[in-house]
Amino acid sequence: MSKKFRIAIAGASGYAGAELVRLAAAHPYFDIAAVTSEKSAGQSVASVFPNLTGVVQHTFEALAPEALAERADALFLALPHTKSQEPVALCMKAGKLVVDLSADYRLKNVAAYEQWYQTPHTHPALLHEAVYGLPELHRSAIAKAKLVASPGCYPTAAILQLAPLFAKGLVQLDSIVIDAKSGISGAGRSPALPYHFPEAHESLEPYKIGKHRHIPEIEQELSGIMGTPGAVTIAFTPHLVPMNRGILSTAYCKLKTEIKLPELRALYREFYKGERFIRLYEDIVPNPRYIKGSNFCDIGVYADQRAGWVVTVAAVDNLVKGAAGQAIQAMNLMMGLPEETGLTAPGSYP
Ligand SMILES: NC(=O)C1=CN([C@@H]2O[C@H](COP(=O)(O)OP(=O)(O)OC[C@H]3O[C@@H](n4cnc5c(N)ncnc54)[C@H](OP(=O)(O)O)[C@@H]3O)[C@@H](O)[C@H]2O)C=CC1
Ligand SMILES: CC(=O)N[C@@H](CCC(=O)OP(=O)(O)O)C(=O)O
Repeated sequence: MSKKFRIAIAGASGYAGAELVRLAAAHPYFDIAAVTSEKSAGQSVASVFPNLTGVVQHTFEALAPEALAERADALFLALPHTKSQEPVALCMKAGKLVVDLSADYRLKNVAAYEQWYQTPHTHPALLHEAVYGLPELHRSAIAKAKLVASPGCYPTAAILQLAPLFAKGLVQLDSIVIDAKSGISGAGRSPALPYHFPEAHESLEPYKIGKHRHIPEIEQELSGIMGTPGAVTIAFTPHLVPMNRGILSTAYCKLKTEIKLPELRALYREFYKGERFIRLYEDIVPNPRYIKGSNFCDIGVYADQRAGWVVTVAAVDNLVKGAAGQAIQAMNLMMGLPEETGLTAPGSYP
């Protein structure tokens, strides 16, 4: 039996952080050493998240990265974008394993980060140390990493649903359209007008068309799969849907040569052979209802043969495979644990 690792979760009062607490509490090799919140410092976790009553006894504390790092072997940071740069650097300096859930270390190109996030990067050298935390694509690098930048929720679905086609170089690069829908927890726990019940309920809102900050992340990874940085340009439209959690991503592309559907599906089966968290569908179409609360990414490959498009559909829970679950999957690898440790529960239904 492995030893237990002391873990700390910064930003544990947010949706991604609270999901980390929920999953970490049931992880056989994690001891939660500390959880942070600025606004709820001094309050018990259970008083903020009653679902965790009797599960964790911790009290939130304000984030002091160096002191936090002293008390933990490994840290998860679930802070807003741009707020993670410095805490990550301090935890790295303390020699700890770090999984950062923000976008601060995802983009390898510092100029791209500064352009899309409209803020300077104060630790650009660490961008090259950070491994993009998608285990299905970067497993061996994650296992050796000290710093993992956990992927965004939309990119998780989009990259995984397209990766097998890019790995074979099959896609016409001027034909990639990704149309994705997210539940509202994707926007975090801070209230704002678009997420107010009368605004979001019975609504379906496209936003940031062609301008979303996940565009460079998806393009970076799909280009990387091809081994040609900068090769891929996507058209990406996210939508806000009135669900608490879940992402459904539908991606369209044209292939350089016609490939029949059975052959395409065989290609996906081969690419994802043995992957614990990828489920491939044929007769059923992925739906966020099937993966709620689980670490699965469900993928289906279909073809609009009349019009000549390949259509792939992927579903993830934005807070699990899109955030906390994937972060734990990466941390398991970094700790030398079986990748699926603590993550095997199926979703709830309905
Ligand atoms: N929600 C999602 O579906 C996903 C989120 N992520 C990423 O995870 C991170 C967290 O997201 P999410 O949980 O949605 O966001 P929330 O807004 O729900 O939570 C943010 C957390 O960070 C804390 N925080 C805010 N500002 C600071 C600061 N300056 N210093 C220290 N702590 C701070 C908040 O504490 P408090 O307000 O209590 O003081 C809270 O605990 C983000 O980078 C996000 O992009 C990644 C994938 C999916
Ligand atoms: C619905 C919603 O607002 N979603 C967020 C993305 C969610 C997210 O998790 O962002 P990261 O994955 O980069 O951390 C958005 O569009 O900005």
